[in-house]
Amino acid sequence: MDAITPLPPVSGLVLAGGRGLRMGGADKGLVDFRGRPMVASVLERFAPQVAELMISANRNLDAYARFGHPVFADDMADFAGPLAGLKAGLARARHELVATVPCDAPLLPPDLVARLLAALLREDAEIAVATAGGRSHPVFCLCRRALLPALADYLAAGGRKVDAWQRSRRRVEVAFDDAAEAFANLNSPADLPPAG
Ligand SMILES: Nc1nc2c(ncn2[C@@H]2O[C@H](COP(=O)(O)OP(=O)(O)OP(=O)(O)O)[C@@H](O)[C@H]2O)c(=O)[nH]1
Ligand SMILES: [Mg+2]
Repeated sequence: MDAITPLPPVSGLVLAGGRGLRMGGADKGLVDFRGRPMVASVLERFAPQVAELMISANRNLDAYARFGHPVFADDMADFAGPLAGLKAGLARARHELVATVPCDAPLLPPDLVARLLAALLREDAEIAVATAGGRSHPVFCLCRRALLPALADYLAAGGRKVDAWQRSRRRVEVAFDDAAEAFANLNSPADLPPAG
């Protein structure tokens, strides 16, 4: 029988700091999805998977704070992208491992963190990233808090691309081909289910 090793706790970061341009400039996490702000569905699915929750937002911080978790803005100007949110999250996380999800994927896999964590530990990787159907989903990732200085350097040098930064690190892919629809994200009004 295998020895049982306790799993390390994971901090959860919901990335909700984007411009939402394809959604007409709306704050996507607060857009209605099945009668509630979209981020409510994301938090509900993500909360049981992590030991703490944080929300990265750049607008309407008070509205996000009503969900009862710490909310903070990027410490970089002008919507530098998801990596700016990750940088702020790594700086605040209580635990050594940080999982991220976007605020606009309300069907995210209920076993996302467990599977990313198993792969990261098995491969001794720095980052675990979800893939489905041959596509990577870089904002669904688990990464080590110790990457903060390297990420800060990448951003300071003008780097913005999540996938490119992750590929520059020791990275493992985790296939969710059985759950590809769970990564559906709602970018524009046409992606939203009809109201009612
Ligand atoms: N903290 C933070 N999060 C961001 C930033 N840009 C995007 N995000 C988040 O990263 C995730 C993926 O980004 P997108 O799906 O492109 O969302 P978006 O940038 O708001 O939408 P578009 O403007 O239409 O591209 C979403 O959850 C965004 O909220 C940013 O500058 N800072
Ligand atoms: Mg964007």
